[in-house]
Amino acid sequence: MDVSIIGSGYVGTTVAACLADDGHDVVNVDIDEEIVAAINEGHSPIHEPGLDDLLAEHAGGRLRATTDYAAVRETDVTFLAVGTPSRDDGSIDTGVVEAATQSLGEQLGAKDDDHLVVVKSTVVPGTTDELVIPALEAALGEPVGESVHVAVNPEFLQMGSAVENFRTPQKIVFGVDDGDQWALDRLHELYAGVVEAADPAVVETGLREGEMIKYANNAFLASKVSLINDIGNVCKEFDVDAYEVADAIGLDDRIGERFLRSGLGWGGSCFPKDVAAIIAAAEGAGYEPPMLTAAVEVNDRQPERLLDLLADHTDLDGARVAVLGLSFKPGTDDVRGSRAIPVVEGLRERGATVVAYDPVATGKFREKHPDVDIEFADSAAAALDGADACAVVTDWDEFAALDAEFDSMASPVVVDGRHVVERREGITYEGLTW
Ligand SMILES: NC(=O)C1=CN([C@@H]2O[C@H](COP(=O)(O)OP(=O)(O)OC[C@H]3O[C@@H](n4cnc5c(N)ncnc54)[C@H](O)[C@@H]3O)[C@@H](O)[C@H]2O)C=CC1
Ligand SMILES: O=C(O)[C@H]1O[C@H](OP(=O)(O)OP(=O)(O)OC[C@H]2O[C@@H](n3ccc(=O)[nH]c3=O)[C@H](O)[C@@H]2O)[C@H](O)[C@@H](O)[C@@H]1O
Repeated sequence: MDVSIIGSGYVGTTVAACLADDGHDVVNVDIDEEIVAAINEGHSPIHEPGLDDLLAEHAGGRLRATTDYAAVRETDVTFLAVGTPSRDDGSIDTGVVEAATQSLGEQLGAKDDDHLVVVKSTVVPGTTDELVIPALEAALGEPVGESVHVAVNPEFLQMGSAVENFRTPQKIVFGVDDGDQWALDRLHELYAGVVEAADPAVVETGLREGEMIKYANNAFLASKVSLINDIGNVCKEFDVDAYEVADAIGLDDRIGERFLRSGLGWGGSCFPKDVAAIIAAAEGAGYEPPMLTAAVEVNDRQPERLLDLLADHTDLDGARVAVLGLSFKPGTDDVRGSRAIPVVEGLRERGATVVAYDPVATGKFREKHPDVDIEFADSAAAALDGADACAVVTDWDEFAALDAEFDSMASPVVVDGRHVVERREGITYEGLTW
C-alpha cells in the first residue's frame, strides 16, 4: 500500500521503516527539516537498534521523507504519529495532533479516492471522536465515513527495542467506528506482513476502547513497577532482598515475571506522561483514580530515597558524586523523564558536585538540561576516579562489570538504584530495595 506517516519521531520513523521493509511504499511527513534530511540520506534521526540498517536499505527506494503535506495525496493511508506532550496539569496537549489533522484535512479535501486516517499517537478516550474527526470534517466539508475513514491503532513498542517490538507484537489493536469494515480491511492489509511473521492477537474494537487500551496498558505496567517498589521499600526495612521476593512471586503466572525490577522507578517519554494524562482525564470526568495517583507518588519518592541512602554514608555537602547513567533506561539515548534528573538536581541541592557518565545519552542530557551544573566524564572509570560516592541510575550492562574502577574512588560508597553492580567486597554497597 501507499502509506504516509505524519511525524517522524521514535514511533513515526520506526513504523515507516518497518512498513517499508514489509513492502509498502512509505513517506514520512515532518516539519523538522533535519529529520527529513536524515531519513532521505538513510540515517536514523534517533538511536534505535536496527533502524539505521532499515533506513539505509529503504531510503530513496520504498521510503522517503518530506516537509510537504501534499505527499499524503499520493497515499491510501495516513498515520498520525505526532507527539502528545503533557501540559502543566498533566493533561495531554493535543495542539500538535490538531494542527497536523488540519494540514492533513486540507490535502485530503483535494484527493479523489478513499483514504484511511489512522490515529497512532497516544490520545485520551474521546480525542478521535471529538477532535480529529471534527477537524477532518471541517477541512473536508463532508462527514467522515464517506470518502475518508478514521481508525485508532495505538503503538506498544518499547524504546531500545522499537524495531523488534513493531515486528513481533503480542497484540495489534484496531479501533474503528461502528465496525467500519472498509477501515478494518485496510488495516489488515497494512499489517499483513507483521501478522504473518509474528501471529499476534488482533483486537478489533471501537475508537474510544482503542484509545483507552493504550492508557490501561501503560498505567498497568507503571503501577506494577510502583507496586514492586512499594513492596521493595518494605523489604529494605526488614533487610529482605526484594529481587529474591520478585523472582518468587513472578513464578505465579497471574503476576508474571516481567516489570518486577524494583529501584529508582519509571521514567521515559510515556509512562509519566500517560499516567498523568489518564489521571487528569479521569478527574476531568469526575473520577479520582486512587491507585494511579499512588503509583505516581511512589515513583516520585524513589529518587529521594536514593539520596537519603547516599546521605547516610556520605556528607553530600561539598562531596564529589559520580552518577552512572543518564538515559531513562538502558538501550536508548532518551533522557525524557529520566530518574537521573531528580537525582542530579537533588545532589546539587544538597551541595554535591556531580560527575556523570552515560554510554550514549550525555549529548541529549546536555542539550535538554543546559542549566544543570554537572561535569560529564568519558567513561565510568573517569567518573568514579576520586569520587566520594556513586549513584547508579540506569541499568546499563557495562555497569555490572565495574570492579577495580571502584578502587580509585576517594571513598567507595555505591548506592545502586537498579540492582546492576555485582561487586560487593571492599566497597560500601547499598541497594535501594535489597
Ligand atoms: N516513544 C515511544 O516509545 C512511544 C510513543 N507513543 C506515542 O506516539 C506519539 C509520538 O511519540 P514519539 O514518536 O515519541 O514523538 P516524538 O516527539 O519523538 O516525534 C514527534 C515528531 O512529530 C513532528 N511534528 C511536530 N509537529 C508536526 C506537524 N505539525 N506535522 C508533522 N510533524 C510534526 C516532530 O518534529 C517530531 O519529529 C505520542 O503520542 C506518544 O505518546 C506510543 C508508543 C511508544
Ligand atoms: O507508550 C510508550 O511509549 C511505551 O512505554 C513503555 O515503553 P518505554 O517507555 O520505552 O520503556 P519501558 O521499558 O516500559 O520502561 C519504562 C520505565 O520503567 C522502568 N522499569 C521498567 C521495568 C521494571 O521492571 N522496572 C522499572 O523500573 C524503566 O527503567 C523505565 O524507566 C511501554 O513499555 C511500551 O509498551 C509503550 O509503548
